[in-house]
Amino acid sequence: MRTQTGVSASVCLVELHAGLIDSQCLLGAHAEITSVITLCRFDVTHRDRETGGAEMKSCRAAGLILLVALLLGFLYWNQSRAAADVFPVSHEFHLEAEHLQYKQPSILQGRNDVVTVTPWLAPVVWEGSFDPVLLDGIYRPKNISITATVFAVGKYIMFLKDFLETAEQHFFVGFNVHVYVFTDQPKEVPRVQMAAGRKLTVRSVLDSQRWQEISARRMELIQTLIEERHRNIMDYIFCLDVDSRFHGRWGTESLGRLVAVIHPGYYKDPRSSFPYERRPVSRAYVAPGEGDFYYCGGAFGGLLQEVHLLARTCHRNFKEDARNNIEAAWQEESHLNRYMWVNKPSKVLSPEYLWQDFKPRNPEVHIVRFSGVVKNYAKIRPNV
Ligand SMILES: CC(=O)N[C@H]1[C@@H](OP(=O)(O)OP(=O)(O)OC[C@H]2O[C@@H](n3ccc(=O)[nH]c3=O)[C@H](O)[C@@H]2O)O[C@H](CO)[C@H](O)[C@@H]1O
Ligand SMILES: [Mn+2]
Repeated sequence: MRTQTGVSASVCLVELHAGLIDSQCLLGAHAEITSVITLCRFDVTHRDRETGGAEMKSCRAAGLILLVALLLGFLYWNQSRAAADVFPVSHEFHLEAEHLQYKQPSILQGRNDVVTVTPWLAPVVWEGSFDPVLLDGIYRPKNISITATVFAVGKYIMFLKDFLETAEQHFFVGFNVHVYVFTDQPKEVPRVQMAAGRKLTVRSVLDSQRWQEISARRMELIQTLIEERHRNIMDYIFCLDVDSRFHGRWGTESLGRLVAVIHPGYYKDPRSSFPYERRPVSRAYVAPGEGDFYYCGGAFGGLLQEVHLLARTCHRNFKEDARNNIEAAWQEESHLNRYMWVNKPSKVLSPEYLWQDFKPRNPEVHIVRFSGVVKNYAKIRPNV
């Protein structure tokens, strides 16, 4: 009986540490430990009668008290550690300066030509829907770091210079940024002057005969990258297409647990015409009448552990499809769309965050922050 009690108390603690249960369970664990103490006490008195030794009695009692004290000490230590994980100190809300000046917020005035919140109450970020001064003031004291991944394999290396140079001008300016470049030509990576707090790491990857594979393999490499890094709860990552340039601010307003970008080509269309994977046999399948938005494969992000889960899931599903001889219509973009349908993003970025240079700007798009360059697919891809 003692063993059962001990086990369920520690299972409870393990779950709490993993953030799976609430404080009720911890109270339960306390109650169970208390019953362990009671049982110990019972054992001491029971054995006393058998031996009759007063010395033995006090010795055993002291031993048991020590054991219980150790147990309680461990419980307390584990509890505070678990609590620290659930509510990390760095999550406390405080402004950079106590007297930060910014425009008074209003719930009556704002953008009225676009929707700025999803039906599951995630913000949709449009220019004019946020205050950059306020947001930077909130995030700067947290000392966050932002990782960006970009793949430049084969001829796509030609896009890297512009990507990196414009990122210096617009992507999380003034924050800690770590860009990971994955390429098959490390020597061709251009030297770009980076500001203090920003760095670049080059990783070698193999080229491939198929662009679909290069594109889809990104999920696996992103998964591995996150596994190798220290998983700090306050670290964010964005995974971006290289054939693009920054044109305007992309900063703290884009931060969230799980972040998706609405594709510029489909945001006015009915969901029935979204290019989701429509074959039920694929793990990327989205049924008719389902799906919220059509999201880009060229930009997504969020907290490290959330993006890790996303990349791992998309990679697994992609491999499972391959075993069944099927490749989703838009490779990892299809898997990403399936994932975001099931796991709603906590923040959605408007098409300002991934426009396409060949598209004229629509009136609701007040600023283009990041945009895909015009490219000749036949010339740059290894296959058609
Ligand atoms: C803007 C946007 O949402 N783009 C997505 C879209 O087409 P895209 O036409 O934008 O795909 P793409 O040709 O840019 O390929 C995606 C990315 O893979 C890398 N790459 C690709 C080929 C190659 O030979 N070398 C190389 O490095 C590179 O980082 C590139 O940016 O659909 C693709 C489906 O697979 C991806 O989901 C893209 O992210
Ligand atoms: Mn692209």
